[in-house]
Amino acid sequence: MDVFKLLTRSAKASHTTPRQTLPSSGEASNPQLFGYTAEQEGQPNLQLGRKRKREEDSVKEAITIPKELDFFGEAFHHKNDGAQVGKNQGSRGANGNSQDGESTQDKYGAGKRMVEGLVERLSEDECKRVLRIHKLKITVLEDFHTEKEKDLIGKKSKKRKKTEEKLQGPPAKKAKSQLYPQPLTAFEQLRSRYAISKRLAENLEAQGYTVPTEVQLGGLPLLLGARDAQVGDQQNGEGNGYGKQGQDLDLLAVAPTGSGKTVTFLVPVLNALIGEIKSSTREMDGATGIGPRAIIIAPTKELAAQIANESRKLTLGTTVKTALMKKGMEVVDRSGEEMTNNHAEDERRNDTSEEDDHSVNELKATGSTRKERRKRKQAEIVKAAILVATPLALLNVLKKHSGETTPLPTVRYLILDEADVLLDPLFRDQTLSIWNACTHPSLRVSLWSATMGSNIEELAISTINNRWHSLVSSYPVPLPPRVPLIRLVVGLKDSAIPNVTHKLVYAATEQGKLLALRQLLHPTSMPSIDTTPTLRPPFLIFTQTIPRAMALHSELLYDIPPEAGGSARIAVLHAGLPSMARDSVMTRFRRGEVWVLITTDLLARGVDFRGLNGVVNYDVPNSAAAYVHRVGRTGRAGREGGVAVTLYTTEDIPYIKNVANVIRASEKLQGKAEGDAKKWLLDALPTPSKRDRQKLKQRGVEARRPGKAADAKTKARTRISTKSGWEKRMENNRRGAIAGSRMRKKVNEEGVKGGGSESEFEGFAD
Ligand SMILES: Nc1ncnc2c1ncn2[C@@H]1O[C@H](COP(=O)(O)OP(=O)(O)OP(=O)(O)O)[C@@H](O)[C@H]1O
Repeated sequence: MDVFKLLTRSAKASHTTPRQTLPSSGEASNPQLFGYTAEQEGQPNLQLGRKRKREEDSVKEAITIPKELDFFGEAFHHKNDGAQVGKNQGSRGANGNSQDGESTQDKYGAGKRMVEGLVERLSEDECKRVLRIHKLKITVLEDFHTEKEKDLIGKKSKKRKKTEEKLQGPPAKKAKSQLYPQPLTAFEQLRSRYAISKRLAENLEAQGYTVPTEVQLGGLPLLLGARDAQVGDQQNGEGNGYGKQGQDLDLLAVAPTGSGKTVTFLVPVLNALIGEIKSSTREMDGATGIGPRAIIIAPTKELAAQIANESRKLTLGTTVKTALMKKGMEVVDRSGEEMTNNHAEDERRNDTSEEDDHSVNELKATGSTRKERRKRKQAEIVKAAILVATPLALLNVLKKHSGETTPLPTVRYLILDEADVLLDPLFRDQTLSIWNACTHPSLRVSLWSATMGSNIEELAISTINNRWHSLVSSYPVPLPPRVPLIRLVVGLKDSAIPNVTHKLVYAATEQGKLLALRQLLHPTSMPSIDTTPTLRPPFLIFTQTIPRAMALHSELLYDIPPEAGGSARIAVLHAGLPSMARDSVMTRFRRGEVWVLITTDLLARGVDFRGLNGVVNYDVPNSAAAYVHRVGRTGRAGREGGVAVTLYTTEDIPYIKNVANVIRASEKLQGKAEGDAKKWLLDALPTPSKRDRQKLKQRGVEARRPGKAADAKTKARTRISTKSGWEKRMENNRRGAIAGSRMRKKVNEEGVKGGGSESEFEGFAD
């Protein structure tokens, strides 16, 4: 025993508190966010237990799935039903470190599953149980089969409907069917159960993926197809002849930030394309020529680049290529068009295509300028099977020639990442134009986000319907049967991840916010006194607008001492910067050269910085969803120790309750009785009206908007600066004096040169 430690009263002794675990400190042990420990299971008094009871009841009431929707095969229905469920449940923390396939499967009840050849299956009860403990809910959102049948039967007349209603009462609300696919409990099963490409499986392993996250646990089995490897061999090639394997459904997936949605949507598409290219089955109904097979749309350039990078990592060593949409690229083969439009030009190109050197000379000889040659070279057709793009970049290319959107007949998979923002008014028209341009009759669509309003679901359903009706009227041959739209939800919809500590700080004024931020940059509190985790670099700071991000950057530029790297450690990133500068900041931040990155909502969605320790909302986010996405930049893949600080002033009080509610919900998920969103605070804060919320979403906090709208007083109040009024006045005076002195000097010089003129003002006569 260290006597000195017992006796000493110095501050040093109090620093022996355990070190804070940080996202930047290393790899996460368990990427899963949900699941319960065996101990928790045995405590019926816990809220968890009550919830389970309710869920069990709802499972009992589960609706029998119509045969055509039972994609997961009959196998688990008739054998081993009612098998006793294993006791050792998957858990976050306690059991989380088990990484090898065998032990991961064991936690779902060893010996209770049936083995059919090489493919192991869980009984239906086990499936339900595993999905439930991981908070996965999979429902049939829309069964277009029945829609079609309804169309065939013909619509009942209004009068007949009314009389039927009178006799039988109003029709009961149709309950949604719930699905329980075989969960994927280890990445190894992708090979044993779904026979995915060996190379793809190796690349996944090389990325360190072993334990699937919740969205992967439910989403991959859904998208990789109903049939396992054995049954699949017999099924492939049969059926409608359009979709040969895998994704036989459209999907709407809502899963927490950082939960691995990218891998979930990439793996099934990559696997299908690898198989297709390998067997060189290039014939596609309605599709001619070359063009992308899959299109992934993301709202920002940064996110699109990240997805393309992830896709390239997973297809390493395969023939599937990924292209990131860039200026000057051509998506569809327009060689035919060009031949008619610019026959002479094409002729010249053909003449000179024999040998490179020769062709250059020929071009020179025929008077083709360097600019023309460069343009031709740039307008290369995307030959890659996968194209990742932002909506505007892609649509610009599609509309470049005629102003009309050129169809994309080769596209069979359309993925909308951050679908709620892509279908928000800002991007809606662009996204829908691209969606409708994908004319392949077996197009499979999937929409992904951590937040999704019911309006997005409705929009997805109506778009699928409208697209179908226009295809039916224009397609020369009968179309294949429609596939259902499935919804997969992980955890509580529209909530922040439970592994982040939230802090809601009232700073009263803009100056107060700057002071609070400086305290975060230079923490002075001792861990033993202040038990809340401190924010450590690297972290992100979000502001409402680009001018505010720039102002904050110049204010904080010299806050990091030179011995720690000085101003190079702090950077700003926003949409106003040129593309090259944006790329460079992203690279420096990822490399750890930049510690503090000030940005706007440009980086709020999708961007993955694995070791990010925290997020500061310098300006409050403009919606609850924006808060969820901003704070979701930390705590990725289940990493613990992330901190999210939100500073608010008097101007924000009318809107802050949205954020406080999200924080409260997240704290409840963490099991905290009362955290930073105290009950008294929630009770005291005003509830913003729907109109206020809409206005905030569109415009942000009005006082912080640039432009003439705000009066001088408001502008002064919301300016980002720590200078006092007196200091500013002194500075102004000094600036005025310098300008005056310069002016006088200039006037004197001109006077000397010109010798003065009569028209010049020479003062008032006495
Ligand atoms: N099974 C896994 N095991 C460990 N890490 C994983 C796993 N799946 C994904 N990851 C990692 O988790 C991080 C977050 O993944 P991803 O960017 O796909 O999240 P997301 O769900 O798309 O988040 P967001 O909603 O913010 O877009 C990535 O660094 C990814 O490599």
